[in-house]
Amino acid sequence: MRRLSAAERARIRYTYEECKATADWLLKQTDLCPLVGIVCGSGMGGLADMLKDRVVFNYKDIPNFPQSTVHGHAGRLVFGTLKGRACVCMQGRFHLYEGYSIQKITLPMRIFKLLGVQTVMLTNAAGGLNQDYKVGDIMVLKDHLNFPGLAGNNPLVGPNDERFGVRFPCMSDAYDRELQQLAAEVGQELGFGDFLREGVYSVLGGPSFETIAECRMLSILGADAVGMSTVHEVVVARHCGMRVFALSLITNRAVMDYDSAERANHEEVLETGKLRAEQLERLITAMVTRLEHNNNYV
Ligand SMILES: O=P(O)(O)O[C@@H]1C[C@H](O)[C@@H](CO)O1
Ligand code: HPA
Repeated sequence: MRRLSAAERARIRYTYEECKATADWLLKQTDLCPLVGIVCGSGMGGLADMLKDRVVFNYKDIPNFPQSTVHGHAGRLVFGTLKGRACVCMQGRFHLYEGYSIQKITLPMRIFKLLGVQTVMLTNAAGGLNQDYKVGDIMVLKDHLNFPGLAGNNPLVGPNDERFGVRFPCMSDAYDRELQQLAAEVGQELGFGDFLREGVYSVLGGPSFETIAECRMLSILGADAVGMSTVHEVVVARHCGMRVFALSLITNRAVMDYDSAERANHEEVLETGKLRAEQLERLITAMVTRLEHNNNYV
């Protein structure tokens, strides 16, 4: 096991050269040049198992990579093919509440970019705020509310390296509209119309789940779902010019009512992930296959 020094653990950000060294280290050990990068949300790590011809790296062995500390996030980077298309999949992501800097939890997006990834597909588990949503619904993200970012904790804070992207990236087109459309088309074809939604994801720092007043506030502000990830990755992925598609699996209903006996808990989140695993796999696989057939999508 790679031992991290205290100084290495405390590192906030990595330079372009260090990111490049990590990407080159990975590329030296696989013949695959992935165009698609996938991130598995809580309890959705099974998505990585759909890849064929796999080359698997434990995060602890990858230079500069943080390590997963959350149950339901295995901590492996999996290269492989999906219907013949080379992909790389994070079987486990990093969250702010794990104590890493926001720059560190988003480092994998820069590694994706330097590996040659053009399209990032992010998944997460989220609480449903929209009263029409049911547990098990899949929400395609059309926008986000970035609460840590609004409070100054944005992964792009600090010196900007133009080799990654511009100082002031636009976020009004963060979620690729063609990919949202593709998800809707593929979802209809697969018969997922009844549980496929489109909405706004709000990110909070966690790890405590939200209070009732917080959920009511988020709903009033226009959020359809609440979670603790994804948005930081989206900001960094867009900064370095990758196309972004993201979806939330609604694993629980946010508690909005003082009379409710419901209590958010991580076990329910992981269980719902398992229940929808197969449909998620089919949706992502079909989308990736369609990317392959239409050059406009990559
Ligand atoms: O990685 P994601 O966003 O899927 O994980 C969610 C948010 C928390 O990490 C956890 C709460 O159960 O699931
Ligand atoms: N709140 C925040 N994050 C979550 C939730 C939730 O209700 N469910 C899954 N991740």
